[in-house]
Amino acid sequence: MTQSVVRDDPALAGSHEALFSAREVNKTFGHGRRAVEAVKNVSFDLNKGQITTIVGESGSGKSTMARMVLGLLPITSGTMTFEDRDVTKLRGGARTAYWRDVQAVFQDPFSAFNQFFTVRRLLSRALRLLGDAEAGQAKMEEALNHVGLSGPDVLDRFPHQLSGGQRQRVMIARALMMSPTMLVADEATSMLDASLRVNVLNVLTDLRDQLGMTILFITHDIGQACYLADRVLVMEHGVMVEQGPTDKVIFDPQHEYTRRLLSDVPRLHD
Ligand SMILES: Nc1ncnc2c1ncn2[C@@H]1O[C@H](COP(=O)(O)OP(=O)(O)OP(=O)(O)O)[C@@H](O)[C@H]1O
Repeated sequence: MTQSVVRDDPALAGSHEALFSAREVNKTFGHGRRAVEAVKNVSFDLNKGQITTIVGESGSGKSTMARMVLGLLPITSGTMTFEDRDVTKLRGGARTAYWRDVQAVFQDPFSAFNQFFTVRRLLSRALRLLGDAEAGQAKMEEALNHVGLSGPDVLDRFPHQLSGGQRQRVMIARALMMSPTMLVADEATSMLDASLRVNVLNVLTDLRDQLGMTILFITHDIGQACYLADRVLVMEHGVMVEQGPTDKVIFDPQHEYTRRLLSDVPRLHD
């Protein structure tokens, strides 16, 4: 079995408060000989006001883990808590309440958008879901400001009048209107080119710094993980092989899989 390395300094343990905790979480798809163990005995914390990234290659179980954190996929075994409440098996109203606290931004800012909707219409629908249509324009503009899309004309644009990075920032603004405590971004930048990607990553660090947002960022790219994260969790074949503060993981990786991922990003060692 693959060794799991936890890099936290015991002297610092407890200096950050966990908002979300997963303990010994497993996910198996299918049964018998066709069973796929996508996530194996994974434990980690998401600390308040920090950006944590899960990094790993395709098929390592990152998205499965993200969907379980979001309550979109039942776990096979283990426990998950949010603000010390058990969120392992949420249903009905409790699940809806959880989805206000925990918002998601996914990979594809193109398909998430109805091409015939203006930004105003997209965001108004989100406000209606909140039962908060009254707050209207002011709330939409506030959310757009947070993602660096100011100016009233943005509200009247259609998707094709926005760049990919702008569309992704609109999706982040939409999530922000719910006033979440935590944001889960699953490969939210992987369809963007390099300059737009940095732009969206900077929006996420601003949300952490200005709003104290807790963010879980999922990526296959350890370069992005290092650029953004306070803590890095590395997954290989469903196992969390290494986790710890970003500096420790990138400058002194203990697991050979982490070293291999890092060797693909030569710039980091310059
Ligand atoms: N609904 C499902 N049914 C069966 N197997 C699944 C299902 N979803 C995921 N898997 C399997 O679980 C494993 C982990 O998949 P997952 O999508 O979580 O990986 P990932 O690291 O997010 O990869 P990628 O970056 O390619 O999305 C893979 O072997 C995948 O084939």
